Amino acid sequence: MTDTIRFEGVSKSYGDVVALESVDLELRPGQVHCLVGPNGSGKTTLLDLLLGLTRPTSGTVTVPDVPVGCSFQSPTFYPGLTVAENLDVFARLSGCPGEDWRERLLSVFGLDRVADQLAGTLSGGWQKKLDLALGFLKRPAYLLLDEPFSELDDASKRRLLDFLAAFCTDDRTVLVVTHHVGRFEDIVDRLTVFDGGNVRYDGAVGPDETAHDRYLEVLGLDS
Ligand SMILES: Nc1ncnc2c1ncn2[C@@H]1O[C@H](COP(=O)(O)OP(=O)(O)OP(=O)(O)O)[C@@H](O)[C@H]1O
Repeated sequence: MTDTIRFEGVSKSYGDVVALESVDLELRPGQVHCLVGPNGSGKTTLLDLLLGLTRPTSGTVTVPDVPVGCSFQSPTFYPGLTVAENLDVFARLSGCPGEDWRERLLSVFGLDRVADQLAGTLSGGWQKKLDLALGFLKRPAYLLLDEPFSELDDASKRRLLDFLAAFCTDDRTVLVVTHHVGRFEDIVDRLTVFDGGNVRYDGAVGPDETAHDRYLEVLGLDS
């Protein structure tokens, strides 16, 4: 498949610290893919490599020429602009889809209620929602989300789950990096478990076992 993101034999070291070791992994179109693992297991390093923020020590990362969006732990926007102005500016900067999609994102994240408020004055949860909406703005083929639920209230989490599931039906992929895989149980298609810089498990999540149970089993935490 041409639109698959591939890590082939990828290792990454920072001095003496081996963050990733001979990682083979594919991110395929049309999936909600959860990436889990203990602290320091290499998840952020993988995201950095995917975005070209750092280079592998060895191996190859292949990212097709498709739009990639992201929303990470620290929200990124212009604090001195309103919510609506932020969406407008980011849309223009990336030559994004039209106004209908922007309106849809405002509505999905409930941001229409705070559209005229300066982004820097929003509460933490609203800042997170703005950052998520900006991640979706260019209708990316791949969307990378690091703990997308942090700061969100329960109703917002439910709406985001439904939106993610619908978003991925159109051959788009969402990679969710999380310590709380159980919260994505309803929508996850594929699970990858990292530990100590290695892929310990990578596979589809079937009907007989939850992603959370599989995660605990892989790490030997299920007894
Ligand atoms: N810039 C860096 N310089 C030195 N070591 C680094 C650097 N970035 C990451 N590391 C090390 O690489 C290893 C993997 O870190 P990484 O941040 O990828 O893990 P993680 O799975 O995202 O962890 P967490 O769940 O705590 O966010 C860790 O041992 C970390 O200390």
